[in-house]
Amino acid sequence: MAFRRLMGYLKPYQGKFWIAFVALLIATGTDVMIPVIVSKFIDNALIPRQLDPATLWFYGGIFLLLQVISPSLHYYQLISFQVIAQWVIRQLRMDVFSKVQHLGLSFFDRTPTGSLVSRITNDTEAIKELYISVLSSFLQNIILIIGVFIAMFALDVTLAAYCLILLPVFYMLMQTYRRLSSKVYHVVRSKLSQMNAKLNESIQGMNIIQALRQESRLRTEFGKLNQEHYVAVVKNLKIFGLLLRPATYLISLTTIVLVFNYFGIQSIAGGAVRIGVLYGILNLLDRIFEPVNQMMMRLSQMQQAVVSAERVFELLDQTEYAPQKEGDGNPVIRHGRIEFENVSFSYDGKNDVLKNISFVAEPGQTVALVGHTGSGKSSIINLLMRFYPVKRGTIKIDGVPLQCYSDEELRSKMGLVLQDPFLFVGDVRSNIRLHNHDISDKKIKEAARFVQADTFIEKLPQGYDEPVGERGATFSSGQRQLLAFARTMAIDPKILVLDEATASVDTETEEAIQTALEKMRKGRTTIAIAHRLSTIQDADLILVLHRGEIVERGNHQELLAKKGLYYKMYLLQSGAVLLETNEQTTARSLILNSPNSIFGRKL
Ligand SMILES: Nc1ncnc2c1ncn2[C@@H]1O[C@H](COP(=O)(O)OP(=O)(O)OP(=O)(O)O)[C@@H](O)[C@H]1O
Repeated sequence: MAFRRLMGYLKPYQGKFWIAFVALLIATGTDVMIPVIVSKFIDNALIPRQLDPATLWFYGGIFLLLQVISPSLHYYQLISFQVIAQWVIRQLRMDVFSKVQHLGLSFFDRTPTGSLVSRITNDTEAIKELYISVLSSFLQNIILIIGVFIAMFALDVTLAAYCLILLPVFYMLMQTYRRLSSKVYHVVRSKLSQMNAKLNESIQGMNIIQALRQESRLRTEFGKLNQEHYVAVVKNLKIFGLLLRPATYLISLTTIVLVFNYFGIQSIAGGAVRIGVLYGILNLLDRIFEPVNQMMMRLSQMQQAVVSAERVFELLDQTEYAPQKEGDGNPVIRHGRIEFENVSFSYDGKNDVLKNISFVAEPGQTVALVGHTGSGKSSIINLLMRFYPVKRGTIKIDGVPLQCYSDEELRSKMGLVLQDPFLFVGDVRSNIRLHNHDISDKKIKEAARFVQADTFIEKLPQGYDEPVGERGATFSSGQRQLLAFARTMAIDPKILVLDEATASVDTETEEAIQTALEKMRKGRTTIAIAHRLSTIQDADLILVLHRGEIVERGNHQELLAKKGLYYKMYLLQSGAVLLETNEQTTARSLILNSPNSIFGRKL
C-alpha cells in the first residue's frame, strides 16, 4: 500500500524515469553480452585456432565497444535514478511540512515534537533509500538476472533450464530475511523516533533540567532507549550476516559443482565439452550471485523505507486540521464586539474544561479573566483565537459566528500576546514585521515607539538589525514582551488578546510594559488573562473562573464588595505585596506554601 503510494510520487518524472530505464536495459544487455562474446570467441576462434586478423578485429572490436557502452550507460542510469529520488523526497518533505502547518493544535498536544521532526527528516531520508534501492538496485539487479538467464539459454538451453531452480531458492531466501527483519526494523525506527523526542525534550528544557538536577535521570532514560536501539540493530545485523553471504555462498558452490557434473556427464556420454560454453555459463552464474547479495543488502533498507513511508503517510493522512472558515460570506471585523454564548469545551472529548461560559465584551472594553491555575483562562483564549473548534455554544465577533471569518481576517484583526512570546530567528525588524510587506520600516519604528520598545532597541549594537537567535534566547523576558507588543501594534488589531506575563522583570521594564499595555488597550476590545490583580483594576468586566465556570463577574469594586473568591485572591495578593516589602524571602515561601495560594489548586 505504502509502496504503491510511493511509486505514485514518480508520476511527474515519468519521462526521465523511462529514459533512465531504457539506459539500464541497454547497459545490462551489454553486461551479459560480454561473457557470451568471450565464450563464442573461445569456441569459434580460439579452440579451432582461427585467429586471422578479421576474426580478432571482430571479437576484439565488439568486446571493446561493450566495455565502453556498459559503464557509460550505468553511470547515466545511476545518476538519473538518484536525481529522481531526490526530487521525489524534496516534494514529499514539502508535503509533510505543509501538512504539519495546517494541523490543529490538538494534534500537537498529542504528538511529541521530536517524533515529528524525525518524520520530516529521518523518515523521508529513509524513503529516499527506497527509491534508490528499488529504482536503481532492484530494477538493475532483476534485469541483470533476467539478462543472465537469456544469455545462458543462448549458450545451453538444458543447463539454463536446470538453473531456473535457483529463482525460487533466491525468492525463499529473501522472503525469510524479510519476515525476520521486518519486526526488528519496526523496533529500530520507533526507538530512533523516541530518542529524537527525548533529545528534543532535553534540549528545550535544559535550564529546568540543570536547575532541578534531572541530568542523570534523563541520561538514564536516553541510555535505555539507545541500548534498545543498539540491541535491535545488532539483532538485524545477525539475521543479515547469517542469511546473506553464507547462504548465497553455499548455493553458489552447490551450483558450480552441479554445473561441472553436468559437463562431466556430457563428456562421459561421449559429447565434446565446449570449453567456451563452460566458461560462459560459469561467468554468467557468477554474475547472478552478486545481484542477489546486493538485493538482500538493500532489502533491509527497503524494509526501513516502507516502515518510514507508513509513518510519513500516517502523518499526511491526518485530518485533524486547525479549524477553518465555514460558509461563503467574507465578513469583516469592524467594531470588535466579542460575545460568548454558553460555550462549553473539552480537549479530550470527556472532561469539560469550560462549562457554559457566557459574556460580552463591548467594542473598546477590557475583559479580564482571573482564576487559579487550571481554571480555564487560557482555554477561553484558545477558543477565541480559533485554535480549537467550538462545538458547544457560540462565539461571535460583531454578531457573526467565529467560524464564518477567514483566517486572514481573524489574524489581522486580533493581536495575541502570550506570556512567553516566541521570537523567530532573524533580526529585531523581521520579528516585528513578520514578513508582512504592508508594514513599512517607518511603521515598525512607530510601533516600537508606541510600546516604548524603541529605547532598548536603539541601545542594541545593531539596533533594528540586531540578530535574534532561536526563540530569542539572547533577549530578556521583558524585552521579548516588548518586542511582541511592537509586533502586535504593527498590525494595529481591533481586538487584543493578552496573556499577562508572570515572569518577573526589573521595575523599569515592568513600568514600560504596563504603560505599553495601557496604551495598547485604548480603543481596542481586550481580553486579558491577569495573574496580578493590581494590573486589571480598571477593567470593565472581570470574570472569575473556577474549574471551568464563571463563578463571579463584575468590576473591581463590585467584586470586592461581594467578598467572594476575587476578594480572597485580592487580599492574598495585596498581602503578598505587603509582606514582600518587609521580608521578601519568607513572604514568598509563605505564599507559595499557603493552602489558599493562587499558585496552588485550592483557594
Ligand atoms: N492542550 C490541552 N490538552 C488537554 N488538556 C488541556 C490542554 N490545555 C489545558 N488543558 C486542561 O484544561 C484545563 C484548563 O487549563 P487552562 O490552561 O485553560 O487553565 P488556565 O486557567 O489558563 O491555567 P494557567 O493560569 O495555569 O495558565 C486544565 O485542567 C488543563 O489541564
